[in-house]
Amino acid sequence: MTDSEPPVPGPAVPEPPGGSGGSIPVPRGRAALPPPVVPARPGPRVGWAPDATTVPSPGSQPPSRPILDVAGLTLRFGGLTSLDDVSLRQPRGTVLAVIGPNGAGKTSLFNCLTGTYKPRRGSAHFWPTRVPGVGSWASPAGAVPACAAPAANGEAPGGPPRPDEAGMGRAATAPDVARKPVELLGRSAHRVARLGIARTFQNIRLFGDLTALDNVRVGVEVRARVGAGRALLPLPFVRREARAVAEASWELLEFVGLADRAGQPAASLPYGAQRRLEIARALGTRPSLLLLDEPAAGATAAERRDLVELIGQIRARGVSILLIEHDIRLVAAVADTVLAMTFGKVIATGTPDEVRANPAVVEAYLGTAVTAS
Ligand SMILES: Nc1ncnc2c1ncn2[C@@H]1O[C@H](COP(=O)(O)OP(=O)(O)OP(=O)(O)O)[C@@H](O)[C@H]1O
Repeated sequence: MTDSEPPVPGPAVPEPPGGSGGSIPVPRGRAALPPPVVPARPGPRVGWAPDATTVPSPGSQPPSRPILDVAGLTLRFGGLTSLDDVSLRQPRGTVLAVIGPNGAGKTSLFNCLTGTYKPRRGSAHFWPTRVPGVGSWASPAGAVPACAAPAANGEAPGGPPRPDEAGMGRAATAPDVARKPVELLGRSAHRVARLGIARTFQNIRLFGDLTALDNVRVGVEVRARVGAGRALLPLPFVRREARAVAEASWELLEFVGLADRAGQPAASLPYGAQRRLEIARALGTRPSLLLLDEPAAGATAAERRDLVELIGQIRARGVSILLIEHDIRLVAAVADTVLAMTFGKVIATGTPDEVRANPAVVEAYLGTAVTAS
């Protein structure tokens, strides 16, 4: 018997059929599909190209107001305590890495924050950014545009914040961060996504039969204000919305370096490309907080280098990142702060070097993973 509620099925974006926890479903016994029809890229384009020169190094920005404040999070499954009084505070615009051996509780933490698990105790306060529907995800959803330095007090530049979720759909010309936080715990996965939190999964979950472009479109449409019914109406604002969705989807594919694969079924892409596509789909929901669950799992050395660069570019657009990762070198390259867990407890928090040198952390890893230089 468990004293937590059963997991709520479904991530922030719709899951592929049978996609829970597995890799991409490959159609069996089916004749070869005709090549997917990829709509022409609309123009003019919204976007911008990734620019490595805008990528700040971890820790290069002054500490800012928090985006996430978790206190006393406790999750139990019957006699097993998966999370034991876990607390953390993440400044806005930073990368916080969660490390720990298998079974430490890292994914359980993500599942609590995103509405999949219902913890027994604790709180998780999140300061949303008002996001104006579909559009370029780079700004203003990301709180701090790449070219704008945060104010001395850490405030994102922009107008007065609105804590209410209802106000999130209104147009804004500048980042607009809530003064008061909202409680994440107890919200459904869909509501958490609407607040501006997106995630990827340890086991890739893409729509394998859909093209790369359509996978991203699924994420972008989470923000669309035109519902499925009205989408068929030949109204000007419906056409504008459809165009904005297409533009944002192309922009994201380009951002993750997959624009030339837009028309390919997701299942046909190499593993590293699938991971990037999953990140693009998550970014399509225009999150201000992105949760990445072991994004480097199974990646080659070259893909890991690309991932370090991509995470830096996402961070440079003002998106805060909560990262679960076993590759301590990757963590050291991207994270401002590291939180180490074992057996559901936080055992250390600090810079990558501080945590790597912490005796409790070294013991938890039996002196192997974290001492690798
Ligand atoms: N739905 C569930 N039902 C029962 N036990 C669960 C459930 N989810 C997680 N657990 C247990 O909670 C503990 C923490 O699991 P979790 O997946 O959060 O660890 P983790 O640190 O993410 O591990 P890994 O690095 O292997 O993914 C484990 O003992 C796991 O078996």
